[in-house]
Amino acid sequence: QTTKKLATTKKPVTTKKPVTTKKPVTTKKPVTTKKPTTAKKATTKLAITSRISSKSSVSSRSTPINSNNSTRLRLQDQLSLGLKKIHARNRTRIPKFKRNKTNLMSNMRETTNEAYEINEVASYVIELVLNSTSARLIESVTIESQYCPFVSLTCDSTSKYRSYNGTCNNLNNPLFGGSNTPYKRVLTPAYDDGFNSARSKAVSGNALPNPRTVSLKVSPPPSKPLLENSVSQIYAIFGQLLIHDMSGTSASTDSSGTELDCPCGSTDSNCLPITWPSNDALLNQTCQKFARSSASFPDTNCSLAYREQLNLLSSYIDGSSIYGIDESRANELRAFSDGLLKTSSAVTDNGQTVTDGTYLPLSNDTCSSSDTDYKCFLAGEYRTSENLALVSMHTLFNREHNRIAAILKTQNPTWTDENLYQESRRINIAILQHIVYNEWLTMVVGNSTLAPSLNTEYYTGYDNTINPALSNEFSTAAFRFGHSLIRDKFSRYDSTESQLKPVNFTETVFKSDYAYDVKGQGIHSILKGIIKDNCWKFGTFGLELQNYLFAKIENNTYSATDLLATNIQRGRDHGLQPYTKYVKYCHGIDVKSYDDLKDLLSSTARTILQSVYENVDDIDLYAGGLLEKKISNSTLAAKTFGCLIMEQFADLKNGDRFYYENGPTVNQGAFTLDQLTEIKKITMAGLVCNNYGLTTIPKNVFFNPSDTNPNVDCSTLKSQVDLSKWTGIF
Ligand code: HEM
Ligand SMILES: [Ca+2]
Repeated sequence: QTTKKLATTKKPVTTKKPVTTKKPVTTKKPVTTKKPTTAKKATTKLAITSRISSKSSVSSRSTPINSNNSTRLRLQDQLSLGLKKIHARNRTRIPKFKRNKTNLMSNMRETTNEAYEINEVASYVIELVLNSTSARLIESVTIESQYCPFVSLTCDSTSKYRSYNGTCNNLNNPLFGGSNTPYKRVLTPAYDDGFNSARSKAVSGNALPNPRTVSLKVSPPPSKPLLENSVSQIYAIFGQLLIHDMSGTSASTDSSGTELDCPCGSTDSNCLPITWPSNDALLNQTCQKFARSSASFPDTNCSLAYREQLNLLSSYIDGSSIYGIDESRANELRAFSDGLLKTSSAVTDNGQTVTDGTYLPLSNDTCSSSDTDYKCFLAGEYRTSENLALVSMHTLFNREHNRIAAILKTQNPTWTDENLYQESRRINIAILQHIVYNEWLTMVVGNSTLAPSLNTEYYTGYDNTINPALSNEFSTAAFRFGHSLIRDKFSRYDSTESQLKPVNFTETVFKSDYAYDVKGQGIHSILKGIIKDNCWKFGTFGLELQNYLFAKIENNTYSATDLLATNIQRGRDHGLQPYTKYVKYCHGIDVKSYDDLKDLLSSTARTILQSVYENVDDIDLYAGGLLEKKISNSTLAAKTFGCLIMEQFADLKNGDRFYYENGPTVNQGAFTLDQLTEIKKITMAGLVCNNYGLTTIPKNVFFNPSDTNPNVDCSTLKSQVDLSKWTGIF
């Protein structure tokens, strides 16, 4: 029954809500991301209704209404004065961390100047609300909109190309899906105080179980590798590239823009370090540092229903991971000649050439564990060098861009660098979207409702009322399903297909050394490995991500990250509702007891959860979702994650004016039907063959070869997209 109820077309409650204060759209004006210099007139009411109606600690603050007008005015003055000060400081502050964007941080969380400012303003208002003696009075004051730190934009509705940061995609709501905007919610948050503080309490009022304890119960260390039957590791790594195109949550930082350190015992309200169980045999540390994500308003009008988190990236699948999330990074990656992207030449420290193909350009950061000086790779996104398999995916799209640009150049000798770059970018993004919707996504839940039509026709589903922002639940829980698919070791193969020594996953984390191992041509050997290797089994974590991630020795003390525990703690930090609420939302099941979950969770899974959570309504979304039965043997996620994921991808398709299948009535830069027909011929296997020197490849590269998925000759896939359809258009 539950299968039928998996409503992939159901929209999250927040999806269709248009923003209340529309920003004017003036056509034909150039896109500007500058803040308006004049103060906006409108003011925004503090909307704290959900906090007031929340059952929790609000009552302690909601003292009888003091309708004394002068008290209200004092509060309004206090608010305005505080915001004015922050505003003035930010206008004059030389941003400390307009850090040289080539300086990649060797960790996974970042912030930007914009996000920093939003956090400052939101945190100030949150403090004021928390310290207020009367919730009702707070309700009656307003944030003057010149102090609301979200940009206001005018858009060029005729622009043929996407902006880099995703703004102006939606012409009615130019900030929809743009970088530095808040996540949306499927369900209102379950913060302890209904407003700001992390979810930390069980139904009984006791503390929720320790995230590390939950982690080890949900996924006990396996004695041997647990692998998927037929899905290859490249499937998961492509998923990592994809999420790095859509989601990057801003972290709480110090004033230099560095993520808060948050050691054990930290009393900073933005720290939630995880105290480590004392008898942990695998990872012997006292705690895992943990900084809360930075604070935002839940919408770009600065209404303050609750603390929301902020997405630093454009949520659209728009190649932001390839091209950069803003114009300055985009320009840094361009060669400014013949439409090409910069590359590096894959030469070792001692001058040996690793491979004929090009590598990504290099950043200034060192990505090496030894005495070599290998640098991190540079692409559109700050986590590019997170692991070398991910680097191989970035390299794929960097090479594809340059391959397309070179062909377009020979066909169109008069095109400028800009023409060549933008057209190649547009085609490359379309290829990315086609692979996502045609091949990759259908495998998550085994359902092709969002797959593109392969006929010669345009898509007609664009709906400008959809907010394509990512849901917090998607980013913080459901799409992290991919973490469980990562292996402990990457196999590697040389050009004669002989196996080289496999590498432990964490040996490739922010380390480039193996990219310069001449044997097997560096990154090529890893790419071949992730095609041949199977994914780790959905629902279980490998030792590496659960115990050794980002391991380091600091002050003579070893510490590392358990990514499963992190995901649990992040869900609490963001105030995600417990698992059962999403079971109700997705499948309509009213969960009163563990038995009510039997369609979704095996009896073993229920026993595990029961052994760690006091009450069925305590279960964290990530823990419950990860333990669910898979939908089928050949799919990769289970029903509740699947429901949240499919809803998100529906919004990203239907709410993207530049979605590659859209026709000229939706955006003036649409592909012609001839061009679209060509793009729809691409497969991930063809893309890999075009850009890496392979001889054969499984027809569907995301699955292992089999009778129904034979190995095919790469030469037969190489000209899938006939670029001669792109001639003479300028
Ligand atoms: C290949 C190894 C991977 C590593 C080492 C890794 C590591 C991480 C880390 C450290 C975070 C931040 C966690 C936090 O502090 O909240 C994160 C976030 C995330 N990861 Fe991964 N990840 C990997 C692969 C994947 C894959 C394959 C997927 C999905 C298919 C995925 C999906 C996500 C999502 C959705 C987030 C949240 C993004 C954000 O909020 O910025 N990751 N990952
Ligand atoms: Ca994006």
